[in-house]
Amino acid sequence: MADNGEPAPDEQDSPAPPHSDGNDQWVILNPTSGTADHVDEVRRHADERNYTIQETTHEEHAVQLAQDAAANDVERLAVAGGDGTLHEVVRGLVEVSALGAVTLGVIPTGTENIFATTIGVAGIEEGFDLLDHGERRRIDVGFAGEEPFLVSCIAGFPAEVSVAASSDLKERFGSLAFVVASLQELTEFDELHIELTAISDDEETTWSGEALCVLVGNVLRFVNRGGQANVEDGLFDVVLIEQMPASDILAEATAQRVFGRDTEHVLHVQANQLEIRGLGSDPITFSLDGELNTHDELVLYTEPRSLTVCVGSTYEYTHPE
Ligand SMILES: Nc1ncnc2c1ncn2[C@@H]1O[C@H](COP(=O)(O)OP(=O)(O)OP(=O)(O)O)[C@@H](O)[C@H]1O
Repeated sequence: MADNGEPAPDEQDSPAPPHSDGNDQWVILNPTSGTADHVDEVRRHADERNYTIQETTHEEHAVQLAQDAAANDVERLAVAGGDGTLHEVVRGLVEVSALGAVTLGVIPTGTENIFATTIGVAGIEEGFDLLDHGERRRIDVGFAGEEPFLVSCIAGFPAEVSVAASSDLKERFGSLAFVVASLQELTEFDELHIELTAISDDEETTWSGEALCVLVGNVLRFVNRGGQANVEDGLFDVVLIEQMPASDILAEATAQRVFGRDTEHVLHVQANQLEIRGLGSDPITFSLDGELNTHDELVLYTEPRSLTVCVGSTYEYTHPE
């Protein structure tokens, strides 16, 4: 909550409209996300609260449904799915310049639900309750070129490696757990040959060389114990992990985890703009909230506090200046 205990200027008290006819509140429902056993429960809550239900029938359908919601002046937009569905909805809204037109509510029914978990939304009913009575916050949205992302942009690991390493690994190695996990999973791995420029208001950091990966967190912080980043400061949390022997990775992961200190091969900066340029012959694979793209170079920036979302009680922010 606010560090000075005062309500933020954009904090809205918005109880449910008493008799919504359902036209102004929709739920976009991905019936296939997660274990795919959530449809009845989501429909029940949506019917009780008079939401119009829009069920996806194929991949990328949520992009179109989000645009339909904007065209129909929907004010409350619930998204029942995981991070992929959410990513599609935000992409759809951006494509029709409607990011600022809706209040987004997350109904976590995906596999990992990293975004929902990070902003403190734990279950289906809670997601709907927060839309009715919860706190609204305007959060930063990340952009990689033209494409928005909420959680993270990761360069350097192939598709099969998930950001969400097993909880056991996370417990042991903290933020770098997924690097450790990745290296255990991969038989073949091409490091990144890149130049990176990170720009913040008062500083510019340039790095070039061989890296294992670059992790750019919007809601997520990768260093130390990880967890939620400040999503209202207009800054990315950027971690570049240099190429190093596997044994050093374990040592550095442990040092970061146990002592919470910076280590030799891990560059950690905050930036509101980032340029990543490949110096090798192959394009770089980027994962935006789990969606894969390739680019030779990419500029990342934030649009500060451009999306209103319903957050849970564990969501933390520092009061904007
Ligand atoms: N009706 C559908 N049939 C098949 N695929 C769909 C359908 N609706 C959406 N999808 C696709 O389902 C994919 C996975 O969705 P999503 O990421 O939300 O769930 P998840 O992978 O279980 O969760 P998480 O990303 O949180 O781990 C998305 O890429 C989306 O395009």
